[in-house]
Amino acid sequence: MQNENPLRDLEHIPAALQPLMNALCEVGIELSRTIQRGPLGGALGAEVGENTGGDAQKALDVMADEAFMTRLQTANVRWYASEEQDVVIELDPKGDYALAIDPLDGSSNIDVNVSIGTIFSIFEAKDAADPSFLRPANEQIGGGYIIYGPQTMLVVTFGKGTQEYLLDPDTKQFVLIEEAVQVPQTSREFAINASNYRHWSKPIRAYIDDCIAGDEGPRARNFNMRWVASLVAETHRILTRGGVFLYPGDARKGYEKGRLRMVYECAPIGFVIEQAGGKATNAQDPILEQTADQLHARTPFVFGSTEKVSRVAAYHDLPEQEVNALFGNRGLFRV
Ligand SMILES: O=P(O)(O)OC[C@H]1O[C@](O)(COP(=O)(O)O)[C@@H](O)[C@@H]1O
Ligand SMILES: [Mg+2]
Ligand SMILES: [Mg+2]
Repeated sequence: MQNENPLRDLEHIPAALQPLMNALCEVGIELSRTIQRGPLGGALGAEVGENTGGDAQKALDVMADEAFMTRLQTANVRWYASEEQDVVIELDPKGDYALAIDPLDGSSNIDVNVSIGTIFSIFEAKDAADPSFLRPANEQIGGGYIIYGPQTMLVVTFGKGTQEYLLDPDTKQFVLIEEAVQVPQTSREFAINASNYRHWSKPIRAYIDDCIAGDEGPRARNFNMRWVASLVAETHRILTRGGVFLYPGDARKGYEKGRLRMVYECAPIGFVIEQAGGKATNAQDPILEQTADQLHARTPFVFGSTEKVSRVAAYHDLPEQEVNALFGNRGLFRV
């Protein structure tokens, strides 16, 4: 039985967006249960097709997409843009909002019992489908994610700070637990898929080389590395503990702009992070100032504690001989 009020505490949710948020939470609660039951509910991680981005679609990707699309038909949403759909779908011609969604983020972790999530971005709807989404990310009026982990949580911003809600498994309601999440500014953690090292640009290699060099390098201190391969889980760790996440563009075919998608991954995560006092860029410039040129466009993405994200950008401004220098000889960033 579905709870009438999936969101118990509504004071931070703009009234006009409450039907939409309730709908997202309702589906999030159902998905959380499906994920908890895992193989008891079927082969959730089985490959069932391929999406426009060329990624394999897992059974749970498709189930999640269908569940959100169906429920959002009666939630004042005009345009629905999903990672799992080729084009924007019109749900309710009278709807006021445009919703972009990554219905299931971290698909490679479905079968391994590691945190996965749903990421969403909300704009005011325009009269046409694509222009409702292909606009500067700072025009978002809401953005956030649901993380399905040991706990299920909703983390969301409407431009007035970032709020965190915990799904109470007893009442099946999201309960406000933090009204102004802040990204810790001191941390010694970085997150990057290091198997791509040989494909990275020189500034990214130099930045990571200097982290790995630890107290023997120009940074003169040791760092730790994490890589969950679920963007929601990395975001949640950084909101809790600080640090920096990088998915840069690299030299692999199709990865010139990295892997992550602007409209339904980077824009909303960037909004959440900036509203929590952190910083989000495309490695150099603010992500919220960027505009996707197509629905499934990718972008390099770097976010986390402000000073760390700024430092990554600064490595892109280093003179050539500094970037090329072995870390031991890189003078500019020596502490
Ligand atoms: O496997 P890689 O290249 O490390 O990429 C991991 C990244 O891909 C993603 O899984 C992409 O999202 P989807 O699972 O929604 O396609 C991110 O969650 C994660 O940060
Ligand atoms: Mg994703
Ligand atoms: Mg996905």
